[in-house]
Amino acid sequence: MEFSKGHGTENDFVILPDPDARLDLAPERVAALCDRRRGLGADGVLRVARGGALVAAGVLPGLPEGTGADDWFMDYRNADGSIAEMCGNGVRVFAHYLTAHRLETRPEFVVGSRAGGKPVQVHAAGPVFGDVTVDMGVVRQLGDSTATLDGRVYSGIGIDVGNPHLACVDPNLTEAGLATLDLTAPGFDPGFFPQGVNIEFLTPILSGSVHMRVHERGVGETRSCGTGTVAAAAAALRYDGSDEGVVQVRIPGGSVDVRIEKGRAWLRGPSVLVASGELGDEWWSSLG
Ligand SMILES: N[C@@H](CCC[C@H](N)C(=O)O)C(=O)O
Repeated sequence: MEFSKGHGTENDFVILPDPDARLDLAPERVAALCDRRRGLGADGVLRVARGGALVAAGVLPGLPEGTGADDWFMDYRNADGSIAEMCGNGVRVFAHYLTAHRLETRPEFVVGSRAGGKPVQVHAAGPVFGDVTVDMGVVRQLGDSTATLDGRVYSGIGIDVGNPHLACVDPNLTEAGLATLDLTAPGFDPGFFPQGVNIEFLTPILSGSVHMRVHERGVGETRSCGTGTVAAAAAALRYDGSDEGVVQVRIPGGSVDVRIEKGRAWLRGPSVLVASGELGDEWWSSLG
């Protein structure tokens, strides 16, 4: 069984080409694959399938808005095997993979996700290094909530970017202070976020940039989260009293650029295809 491994600002994924949606991605299989000791290790899995095939296989109840049966669909799974609606870094790596593997030849196309079709613009897609912009769509502010870390309460804004986020801008936080936080298990209000939430901690905007760390639902702390950088940019702009602008978001795994205009966001950043190979069939079967 073929796989590739890639990352977007060190948010890493196992990519499984499966155009006809034949693979059984049971949660325990995904969790084993993403385990950094028993498996290949990754923050998530990107199954590369046609939208229509996923519907026919019963993986999707129907085609999400803005996606076609023949579109390539990013069937995203978190490292714990759970399904998430959207993954911003995943879409960048997915589009790079499609282009580098000649499954797509157009510089602009739509990637299907459970949160709808995401138009992408591929600026570069070498065999290893890529650069992709994703039209992330509408950024919806859900209202104020809080996160807790080590007994300290952080004010944040709930933001829906297809998946749920709680972005906490702390005016007292510096890049150095951010690095000392323990993001193992931040607390949040389950009444506000009944489906769980991805939580971002960040500095206010300084010279067009913010520094951010993230705890992802279904994964734990990761070195980057694309939807999280969009939520962070929206929260940082709001903190500055503005609802539009361009923000460079610096995460432990690198940096990305987020543009917010008229309530929509665009995410641009690098993608790296690190390796490809074959999974042991016997190993994969032993997980089922
Ligand atoms: N890393 C992703 C987000 C993946 C999904 C998230 N963990 C969730 O459960 O919503 C990104 O780059 O956006």
